[in-house]
Amino acid sequence: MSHFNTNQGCSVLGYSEDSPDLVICAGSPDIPHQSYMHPPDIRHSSIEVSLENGINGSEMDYSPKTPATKNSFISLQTSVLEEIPGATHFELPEPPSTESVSPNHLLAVENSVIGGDFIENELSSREQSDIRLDGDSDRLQLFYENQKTELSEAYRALDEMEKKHELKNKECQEAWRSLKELQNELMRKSMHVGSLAFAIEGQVKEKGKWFSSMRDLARKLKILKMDHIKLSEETLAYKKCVEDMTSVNSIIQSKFNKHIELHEDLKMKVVDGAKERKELHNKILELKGNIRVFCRCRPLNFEEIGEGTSMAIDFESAKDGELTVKLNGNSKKTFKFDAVFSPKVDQADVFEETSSIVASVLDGYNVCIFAYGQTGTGKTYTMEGTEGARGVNYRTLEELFNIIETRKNIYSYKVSVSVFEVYNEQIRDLLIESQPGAPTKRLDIKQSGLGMHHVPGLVEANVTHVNEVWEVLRSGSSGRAVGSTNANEHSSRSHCLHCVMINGENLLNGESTRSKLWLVDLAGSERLAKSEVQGERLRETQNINKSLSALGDVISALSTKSAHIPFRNSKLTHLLQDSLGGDSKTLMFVQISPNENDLSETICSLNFASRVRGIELGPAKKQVENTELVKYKQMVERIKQETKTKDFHLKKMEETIHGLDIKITEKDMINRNLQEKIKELESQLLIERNLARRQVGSNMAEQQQRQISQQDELNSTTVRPPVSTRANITLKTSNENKELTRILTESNFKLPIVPPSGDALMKHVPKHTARRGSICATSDNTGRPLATRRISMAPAKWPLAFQPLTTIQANEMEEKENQGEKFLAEPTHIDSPKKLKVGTKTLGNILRRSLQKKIYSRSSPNQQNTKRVGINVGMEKVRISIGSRGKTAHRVLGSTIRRAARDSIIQKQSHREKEIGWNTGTSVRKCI
Ligand SMILES: Nc1ncnc2c1ncn2[C@@H]1O[C@H](COP(=O)(O)OP(=O)(O)OP(=O)(O)O)[C@@H](O)[C@H]1O
Repeated sequence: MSHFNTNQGCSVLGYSEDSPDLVICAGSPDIPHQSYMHPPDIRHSSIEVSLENGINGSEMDYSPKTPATKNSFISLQTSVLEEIPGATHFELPEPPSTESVSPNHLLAVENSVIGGDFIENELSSREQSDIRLDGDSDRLQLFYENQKTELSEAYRALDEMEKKHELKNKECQEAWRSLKELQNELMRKSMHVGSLAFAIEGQVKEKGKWFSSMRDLARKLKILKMDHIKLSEETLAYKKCVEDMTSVNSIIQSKFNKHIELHEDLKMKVVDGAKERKELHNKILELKGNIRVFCRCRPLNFEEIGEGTSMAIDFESAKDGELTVKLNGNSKKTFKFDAVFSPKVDQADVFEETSSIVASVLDGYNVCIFAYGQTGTGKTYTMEGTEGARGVNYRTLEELFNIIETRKNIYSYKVSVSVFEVYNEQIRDLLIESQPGAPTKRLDIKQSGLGMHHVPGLVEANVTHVNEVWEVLRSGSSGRAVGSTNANEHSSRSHCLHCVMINGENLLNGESTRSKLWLVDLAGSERLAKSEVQGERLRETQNINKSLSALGDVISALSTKSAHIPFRNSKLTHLLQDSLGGDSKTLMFVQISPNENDLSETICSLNFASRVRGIELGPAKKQVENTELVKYKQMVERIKQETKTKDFHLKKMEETIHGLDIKITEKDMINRNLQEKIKELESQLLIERNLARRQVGSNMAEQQQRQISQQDELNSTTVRPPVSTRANITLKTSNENKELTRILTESNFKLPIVPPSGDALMKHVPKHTARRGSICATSDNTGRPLATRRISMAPAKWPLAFQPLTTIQANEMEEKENQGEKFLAEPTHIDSPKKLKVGTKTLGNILRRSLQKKIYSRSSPNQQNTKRVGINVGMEKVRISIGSRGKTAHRVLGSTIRRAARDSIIQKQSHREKEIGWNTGTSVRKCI
């Protein structure tokens, strides 16, 4: 502590060596009740002012003496004494006055000048010398004059010292004012730095949001790209699939068409072939004769053989269908038939000649096979046969099913069998009669609308297999009326008829047929006289002969081509009307006996057979149903329907293909749009990055400009505008921020909340208030939540700049600043986020501490708000957000920090230069 002292009082001016704060003297602009225009009289007062508790000077310490001040006083006294050259001690004479100076007064003055024990010692020694040199008044007078002169000189020196003191005081006041201004300026700058930090943090946050949104967009973009790729692959696969399907469809369609054509061709061929076969077969049959007669002779039975009965039939010429009957004597009568079967011919050989007519039944012709002959000649044997030698009935049906089986792919047949007999001109259903206890029904012959004759109520057994045929035939035969005659022990007393109804359908052309096969075992003809029957048996014989006579009449009528055919003369002919007419095929077995005793009956039978064979039935007529036309029409309708269905399916397929094409086109459009969006987002991302860089750069440039302008202002001591104006300007700046944000939002960038760039904002802010205008959007504008107030934001290093301006402290500060410069220069080389965190953290700590110390002293609402916002600017947050940033963000922030550090260093250097200048001046003055 430096002191300055006079004998009238004590005035202290200096700096505390113990406290880091500045200790100012009275006259500081912040000290109340003092004015630098009227400095205090340092000769009459001693005031020590300390700024240990602040720089406002409101807590000045007026205590006159502290250990520090005492030491300072001694050092100052010593320095004052040293400043008076050649004086180990000096006495201040009483200031010149008009009154005479008494020795005591002089002594008092001397005491007041010199003071203390030294003066007292001087006075005592002087009194001793006065006693010794009493009387030497001249010397005393001279000494007095000299002392007076010295006193006047001392007064002059004191005046000069006072003047110097005033000058010094003024300089100190100037320095204090400058220091105060610098402090204020530093505080403002700190606040501004806080605002800038807040702005940077806001921008970093915004950037962080943008980066996160960009990351999300990039992620979405990746997902969309993957979806796009998948969709493209699916589309390609789908296209390929559609193409394959189309090609397969076309191939199938062409093959299908080919097959249809082939099928139609084959059908036509089959139909033509079948038709041709039918025609040929029919022609063969026609050539053979539509009514054919086979003659079969039974063998002699054991009784006849035993009696030695001779054969009346010569079978020598039987090979050519001729039959020679030995008449009485040597005369012979030859009969010509279609086939003659000797007694040696078995059932199979007989049927072999018969089977050709079976196919005609399935071709739709009515066929009638009947056996005619004398009783006991083997009619039943030929037609029904036995278990071991089945007759024509079974074999015909067997053959029928065999042919059906071979034609099953072309034709569909339904076979039903009715078995009935005409007994005494009564129709008896043998399938019902065979059932025990079954009621006898009276059946009659009816003619349908189509001219067909049928027996309503007759049981028709549907037969699907040949195995069922035998059962049906046997059950029918079991119910037949059988009696014993002279000729036959088991003579059939009725005409047994098997009516086989066949409904055929051509699967290729839909042609359907309904034909009948009559298998008739006629009752045996015999002469009444020979049979010697009576009663019921006679009546049976009469009915049998009557019906056979009617058959003969019909045959005669047919042979003579009579206009009237007496079919209705008997039940038998009536039933066989459809099969004995000109449009049917008939096969007659004429059964004869070889016994010469039966020669007359044999001749009768052969004559009858010959007449039958002579009948020309004409071409047979195919029994095509009249409903055929309707069926054809139905077939045509069905084909049309099928064609329509196919057309519908084709149309549906075409629509499906068209829909698929549309979907593919839509997917292509979506993919194209996605690609465009991706490009747009990428361009936006680029623009955003550039914009963010530009914003940070412009903010830093603006900060530099503001610092330069502040320097200029310091030099020119610009008068700051009132607080209310600054608040308005802040408000205006905030509004301009909004406007700028709105403009940016409406621009193509589509940035939702983007703080305006420093250039754009500062352009609208007056230069002298630019440093007060916050470029950050306020919390109300951005909707950003306010962070909690930090407890401590005291700067650790920067207040060193405000320490006493001694050379040593300045050096220390320089060292620290150099350290800080080194430390702050590091971020310029920061490449990694970790290093960046360290640099950013240091800068943030500096800013926070500076703000805490300087901002708390002010508490205007706007400033509080700003301070709060500034406090919310946590560089740690910035660091955290930076830490999660990408590499580009690091670089941007690193450059920002480098610029900030550089600016801070420049500012500190300017401060240091100024302070060094003051310290130099002070030290020089101290030396003086
Ligand atoms: N070709 C033949 N071979 C062997 N036996 C036969 C032959 N023809 C007929 N017979 C036998 O002659 C006998 C009489 O035959 P069948 O009953 O068939 O005559 P029929 O003409 O039907 O008589 P009816 O008119 O009285 O019924 C039977 O015992 C039968 O076995």
